[in-house]
Amino acid sequence: MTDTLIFAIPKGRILKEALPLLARAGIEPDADFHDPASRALQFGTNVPGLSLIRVRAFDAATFVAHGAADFGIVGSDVIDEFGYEALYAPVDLKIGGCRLSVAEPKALAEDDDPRSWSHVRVATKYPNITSRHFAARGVQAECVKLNGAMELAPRLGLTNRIVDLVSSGQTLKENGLVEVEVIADVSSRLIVSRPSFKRKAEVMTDWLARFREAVDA
Ligand SMILES: Nc1ncnc2c1ncn2[C@@H]1O[C@H](COP(=O)(O)OP(=O)(O)OP(=O)(O)O)[C@@H](O)[C@H]1O
Ligand SMILES: O=P(O)(O)OC[C@H]1O[C@H](OP(=O)(O)OP(=O)(O)O)[C@H](O)[C@@H]1O
Repeated sequence: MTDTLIFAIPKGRILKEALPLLARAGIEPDADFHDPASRALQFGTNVPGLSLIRVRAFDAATFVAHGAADFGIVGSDVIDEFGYEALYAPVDLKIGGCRLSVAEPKALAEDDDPRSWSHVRVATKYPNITSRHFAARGVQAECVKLNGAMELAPRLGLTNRIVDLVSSGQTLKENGLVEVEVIADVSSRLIVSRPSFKRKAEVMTDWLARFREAVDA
């Protein structure tokens, strides 16, 4: 019997880079996946028994961690923020490269040293990573959770500082902010549900090999 498999793919900015990688691994979504008018959330593929779900980045990790999807793609930022034990992230896909950084207004940064902080208040989508990062050097982090547009927080007086993803630096620049500390380098990973991997070891081992080859191709 063929194992049925569900692959979770984030619908945001990773998607564009992930599709060529999926194609190199041998997975092509059905045409409705590319139809902007379609409201479907689960899609067939050219691989019998393999379907794709298109979900928000954080939710891709949740579906896989709970075994509702067998495997998928997410950023290492999301993996680190959740810290799900049931998630196994065996392949660095070398896409979605960026970094998670602390940033603050340019004027504040002119006379500031992050090493001197004992307390910091930040707006972020990553309260767990942020708290862990600062706690490791004895700094208490007060995190205000936002889901996007973190860069607005200093200007509007919500927090002086932010912890957010940076790649080109354009978003920080356009909002008068500068990076003062890098917390982590980020790239997208293939994630696998440990329970699924145990149940479907043969077919999933084969997929891991295909993804490793697709990364190197
Ligand atoms: N500027 C960036 N450059 C490269 N990769 C990024 C960048 N921003 C985010 N990423 C990666 O893409 C992932 C998804 O980010 P994206 O911005 O598409 O999601 P989002 O829109 O914030 O999430 P959601 O769909 O939940 O609203 C992040 O978890 C990160 O790994
Ligand atoms: O350094 P840059 O190249 O400017 O990229 C950084 C921006 O990219 C991400 O946001 P995204 O565009 O994904 O939107 P979001 O606010 O929905 O997270 C991140 O949250 C920054 O805002």
